[in-house]
Amino acid sequence: MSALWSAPVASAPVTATVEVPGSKSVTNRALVLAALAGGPGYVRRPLRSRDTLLMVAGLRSLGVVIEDRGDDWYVLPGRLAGPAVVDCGNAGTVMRFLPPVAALAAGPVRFDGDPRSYERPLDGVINALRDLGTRIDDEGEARLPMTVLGGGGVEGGVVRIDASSSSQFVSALLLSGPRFNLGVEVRHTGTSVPSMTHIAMTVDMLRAAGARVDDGEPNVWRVAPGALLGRDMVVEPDLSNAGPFLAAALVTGGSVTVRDWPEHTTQPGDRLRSIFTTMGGSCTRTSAGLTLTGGGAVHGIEADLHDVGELTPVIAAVAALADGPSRLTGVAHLRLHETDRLAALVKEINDLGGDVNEIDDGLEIRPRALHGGVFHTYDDHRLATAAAVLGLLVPGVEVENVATTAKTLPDFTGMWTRMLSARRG
Ligand SMILES: O=C(O)C1=C[C@@H](OP(=O)(O)O)[C@@H](O)[C@H](O)C1
Ligand SMILES: C=C(OP(=O)(O)O)C(=O)O
Repeated sequence: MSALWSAPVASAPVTATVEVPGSKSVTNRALVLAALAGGPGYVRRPLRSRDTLLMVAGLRSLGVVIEDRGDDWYVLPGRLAGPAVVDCGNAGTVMRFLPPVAALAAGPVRFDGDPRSYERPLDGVINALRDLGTRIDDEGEARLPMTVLGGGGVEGGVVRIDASSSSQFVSALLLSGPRFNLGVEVRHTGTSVPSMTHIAMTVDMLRAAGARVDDGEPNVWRVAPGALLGRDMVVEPDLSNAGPFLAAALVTGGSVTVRDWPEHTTQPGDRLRSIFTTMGGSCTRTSAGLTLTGGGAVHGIEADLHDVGELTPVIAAVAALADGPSRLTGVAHLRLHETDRLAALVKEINDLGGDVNEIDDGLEIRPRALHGGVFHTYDDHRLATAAAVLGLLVPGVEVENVATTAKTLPDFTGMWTRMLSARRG
């Protein structure tokens, strides 16, 4: 078993100000858009974590120049070409966003990743690219590993996909769409698309890069062909990764300020303001950032998290510490994330004495006195950070492989420890 990290207990209400690094989702979109642009650009204050460094490496292998310039990345688009190999790790954004870029390249591009990446759905992207004329060798499996045999361009046009297992299928096709000869029209045909906030992020960022996008019709997105602008893209703090820090204030009755909380954002983490308010906290915005203050009591919640699924683990952790039951719905697709998040949360919280069960599309959580024990993380960064929240109130929580937080937040334990010592300082 990998090393255990003893999650620190909060012996007093947590009072701290934290600076959360950049958003994974914004950084990886900014990199793709910059790589496809007509001229050089900068990604300012990017997140540097496993998922974003995999994106950088993947784009470099396709011929894009990306240089470190102080805190920023300078991106010089080049002629996209194979042969190349892209390691996707377990990054949904890399395994979904880069195949359409590879389809634009001339030459074979091999995609591989962690064992879990073989189980994550990719059919929406593979089938769409095939329908648009790109050859893909996936041995009939519609998943990783696979080779995209790009012909140096994509004709584009109308494509029908079922994106009910991941919004990233839609985002992937839209991000490369301006470079397809006819642009792209993506029509979703299945049950509802999860994580719609992330599609809104894609649309906003495409428009900011000069693309013409029509998202006026439900479940249909049109991107016109045209050049993308090389420009400065400033990355917002990762509001989903702010979740555990805000949760620390909520469950300990303390007060945590997250610096530079954007006033307008498409990040799902912005929903934490209302969710954690319903659960007993209160939020204020000042020039210092967003402050969440715990109200002493933590309440259960009934919440449909379909649009903001990646917040589920941290909300489940808070719910397990609440004074009443919770029901989190709309998140069946979490079974196909970094791990089966529903099964993992049930097993690990219950192993600490909790009372959680799976329903068709989510979790029911009845708070119960918890005890210490090993909390397994299944290579899932958000399981690890959720465990840290539980550990604030439950002595003896030992988090297995906390290093998995490097997927999106490499210094998580350092930040957590500093947050806890700030209240004493
Ligand atoms: O596009 C993105 O940046 C993301 C979209 C969502 O994926 P799903 O639609 O697969 O849930 C989200 O859960 C993931 O963390 C990031
Ligand atoms: C689902 C997630 O990641 P990915 O981008 O790998 O899908 C996540 O970060 O919660």
